[in-house]
Amino acid sequence: MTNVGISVKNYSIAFGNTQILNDVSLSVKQGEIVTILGPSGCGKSTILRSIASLEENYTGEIFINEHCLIANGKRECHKDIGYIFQDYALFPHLNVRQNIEFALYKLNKIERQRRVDKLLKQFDLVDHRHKQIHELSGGQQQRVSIARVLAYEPKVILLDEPFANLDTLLRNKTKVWLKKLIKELGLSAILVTHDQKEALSMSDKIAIINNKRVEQFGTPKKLFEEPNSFYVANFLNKINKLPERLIEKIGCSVPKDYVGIVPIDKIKVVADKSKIKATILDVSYCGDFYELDVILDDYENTEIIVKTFCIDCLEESSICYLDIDIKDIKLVRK
Ligand SMILES: Nc1ncnc2c1ncn2[C@@H]1O[C@H](COP(=O)(O)OP(=O)(O)OP(=O)(O)O)[C@@H](O)[C@H]1O
Repeated sequence: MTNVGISVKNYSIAFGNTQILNDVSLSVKQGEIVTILGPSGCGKSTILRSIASLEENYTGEIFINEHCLIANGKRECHKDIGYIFQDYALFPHLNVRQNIEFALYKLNKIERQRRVDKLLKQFDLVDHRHKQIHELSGGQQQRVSIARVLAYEPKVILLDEPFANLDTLLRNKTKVWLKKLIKELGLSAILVTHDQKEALSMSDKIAIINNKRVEQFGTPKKLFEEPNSFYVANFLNKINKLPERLIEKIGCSVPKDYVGIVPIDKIKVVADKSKIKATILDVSYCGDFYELDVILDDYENTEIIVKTFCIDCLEESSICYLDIDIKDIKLVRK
């Protein structure tokens, strides 16, 4: 297979007077899944649309392998790209088989049938092949939309919130299945989501967008364990910002423009009254654990959250004592 990757270099785009993204660069190697993660409206889909040549008014360059998507000053659509839309964008007047077959009109009939039969089988859609789209469940429609794109054997796929319309169970099952499929086919994939857990579990690398630019780009482990800013840490994990005086008491010094953070599950509720005193504001039952919303009485009433598995004697308005290990504190850019 040819070695297809995607590279976005110094990409910027504005709509009217509104700058959406500024100097964004990221790359995807063959067989890699890269996720673009960011809040609603930050420009994730706009990047995908630009790679698919559905958006033209950007500056910077987009390469599919060595091939720049600009020829003679004009953007062009690359044949190796498959785009899976958030709303599936299936043809309602065609049945399942016809939807999958749609883009294969250039092939002869035998090759067309061979590819569609293989996909129907692979995607568990054989029994549904004559159904109209409205007769399918959300999960089945999603499988048709992916099969339709894979029918023309793209080397790059762009997935815009592909799990958005699925319930939690189906979502988890589909994530595992799709990741395996992408790896088996050796595709280069860009996934767009605003779901942190999805990004962490699906991706080889993640690009976090903040304030019109890529705040950090790297492996999920790197971003989770070594966030380069408060924004990244807060986006990927449940954390608390600690008062500077408390961090210094624990034994760290906080450089200028930095802040000390600790994940909510790294704070321990202890019996030792010499530790950090806190008043409980609220106790939330979260299934197999509890979250305590507490106020640090001696630190300007800073409010933090503590994850605990046991709430013996812990109730609203009662006092508790907290311990934080110096090794669990990270210093990150504000
Ligand atoms: N054709 C357009 N004309 C004007 N503004 C646009 C156009 N397309 C997108 N925008 C604006 O650009 C911004 C980014 O949109 P985009 O759809 O890329 O965001 P997103 O991060 O994918 O959001 P979501 O997670 O909600 O899907 C939004 O403010 C949107 O309103």
